[in-house]
Amino acid sequence: MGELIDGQWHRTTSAKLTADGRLRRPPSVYRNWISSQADTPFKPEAGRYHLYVSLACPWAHRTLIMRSLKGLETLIDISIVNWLMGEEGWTFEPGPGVVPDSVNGATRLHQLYTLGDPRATTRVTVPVLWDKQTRRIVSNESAEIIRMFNSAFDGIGARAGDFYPGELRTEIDALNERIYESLNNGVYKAGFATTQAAYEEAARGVFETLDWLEHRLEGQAFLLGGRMTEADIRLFTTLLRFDPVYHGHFKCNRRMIAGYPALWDYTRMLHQHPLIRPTIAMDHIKGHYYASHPWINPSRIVPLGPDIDYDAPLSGLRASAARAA
Ligand SMILES: N[C@@H](CCC(=O)N[C@@H](CS)C(=O)NCC(=O)O)C(=O)O
Repeated sequence: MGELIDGQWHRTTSAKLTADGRLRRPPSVYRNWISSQADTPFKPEAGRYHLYVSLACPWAHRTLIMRSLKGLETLIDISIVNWLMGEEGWTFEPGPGVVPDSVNGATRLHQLYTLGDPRATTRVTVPVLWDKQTRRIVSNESAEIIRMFNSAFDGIGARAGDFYPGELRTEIDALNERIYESLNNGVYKAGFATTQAAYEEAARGVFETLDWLEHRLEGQAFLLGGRMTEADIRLFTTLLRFDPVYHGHFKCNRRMIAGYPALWDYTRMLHQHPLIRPTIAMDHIKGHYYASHPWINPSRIVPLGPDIDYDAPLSGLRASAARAA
């Protein structure tokens, strides 16, 4: 692992990730927006933008799911990093599922950051949305990339569908905030904690939120009722990784998702969705976490289990929601 300081790559240790035993996640640095408004240099155009992702990363996975749901494959192409994040950070070392950087020929993701900004001082994260025209990063914040994908390309051939509808925005924002703090990022806070107190605080928050979500999903197919929204996409990428990775590697092991009837049914429904399933690569997910954090798993051994049947049939409620989707 490492970071860019004034355009130079510096290797860093895991100690840089925490302060006072607690995970610190620095805010994303590149925060431009694609829109057709007159005052933005980033207009929606077919073939202009390129998305760099890791199939392992839950934040990058959000952007891949939105790209698929909105049918943006022909408008925005992608590169996929190797699942191992080592001393050079994310790389395009050949490996199963790796798609090299056809746009800039980078072999390391940090080269892309300095190409757009030669004096960059930042962590080098996925996802990255790149503009081929101005040759710089539009955004490296997944929450904002999915909002752009949801609507910015609607006038130039995106598939219909609104996952952030006006009338639900306040509720979606509130759900996102709670789920981000205590669950999406909460599992990382538990896994990267270096004191017992920081770990317990984060792990308790994870399971409080899972209990609350279980209750919410008992009588409705999706978080907001009968339709899929952005909040579901953001929750799903964490639930998918929970039993195979966070339960063991991040010590979030009070319960498994498979032990919560509604959450488990909901996770399978989204996994089985024909536009979401092709975005899932469990070999990248397990390989990345267990091998890229040697201070948590020094042997880098990837466990075989747990055996999980994501194709098991859905409940009546979610079977009909899936048919309607
Ligand atoms: N806020 C960012 C976070 C992205 C992020 O932290 N990605 C991780 C992979 S899961 C990463 O690239 N980490 C590399 C690093 O921190 O050095 C987003 O949601 O887009």
